[in-house]
Amino acid sequence: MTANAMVKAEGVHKSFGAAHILRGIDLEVAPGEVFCLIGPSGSGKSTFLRCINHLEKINAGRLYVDGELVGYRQKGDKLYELKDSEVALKRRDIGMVFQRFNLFPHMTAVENVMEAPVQVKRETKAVARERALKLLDRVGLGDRAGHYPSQLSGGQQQRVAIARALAMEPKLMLFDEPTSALDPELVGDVLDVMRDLAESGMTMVVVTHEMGFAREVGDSLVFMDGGVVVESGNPRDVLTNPQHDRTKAFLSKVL
Ligand SMILES: Nc1ncnc2c1ncn2[C@@H]1O[C@H](COP(=O)(O)OP(=O)(O)OP(=O)(O)O)[C@@H](O)[C@H]1O
Repeated sequence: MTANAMVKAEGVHKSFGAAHILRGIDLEVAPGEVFCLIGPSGSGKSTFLRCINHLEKINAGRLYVDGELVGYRQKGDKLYELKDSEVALKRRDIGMVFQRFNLFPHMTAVENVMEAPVQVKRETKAVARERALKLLDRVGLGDRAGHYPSQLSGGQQQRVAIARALAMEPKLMLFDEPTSALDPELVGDVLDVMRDLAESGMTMVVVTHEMGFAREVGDSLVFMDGGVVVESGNPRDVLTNPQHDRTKAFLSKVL
């Protein structure tokens, strides 16, 4: 393994009952990289993200985040499953942004962003609020801090969700189709925030249908189909000159 990989998957398998969804995923995400995952619906992209973030347990293979096995502690040759409290600690380092923003409806934007640092990290409200306001400013919502989710557009809510994930100061951000639930005119603002985050050096794994974003911002791109990595490489190369028939067939439908 590359010593400093932020995410490393070696032969990762995941099944739900008889449904074998991930069928041996091998990939590596370097620190500071924007790593895009594309592929048809049902190919296992979300499942893979959820495995990275401890929301699903893999059935076989090895998955590492920042050099540490996901879900297990290694002692000598033996592996011990992490306790829930240990998993919770690991998950603090990983921010996740979903297709649906799932903000707390009864809390304002700034309260949503402060919530985890206060509840999970036991920060004082004053410290958490100050950071939350800075983050809202960073995502272009400095003037919306006191608004409730119902008073914000979908794109604004998604930017609050990104600020909320950043409030825990993660070392890795996972994005699961963050713009696919948005009206087209709201997509650009969210992608701009993600571009800004990429430029700041954040390591990002992004499941996306936004091929323009993958091409312009992505450092690496993986095309997944049927639970395997079919093709990977520089996004510009894969998107303009795909080598595999399955990649070509997929891209002919989405580009
Ligand atoms: N908890 C679960 N139990 C059973 N099946 C599941 C579960 N989670 C996912 N699946 C199945 O795994 C397959 C892959 O789903 P996944 O959401 O990972 O695909 P995807 O590539 O992200 O697709 P999409 O682009 O539509 O989000 C689907 O057939 C889905 O029904």
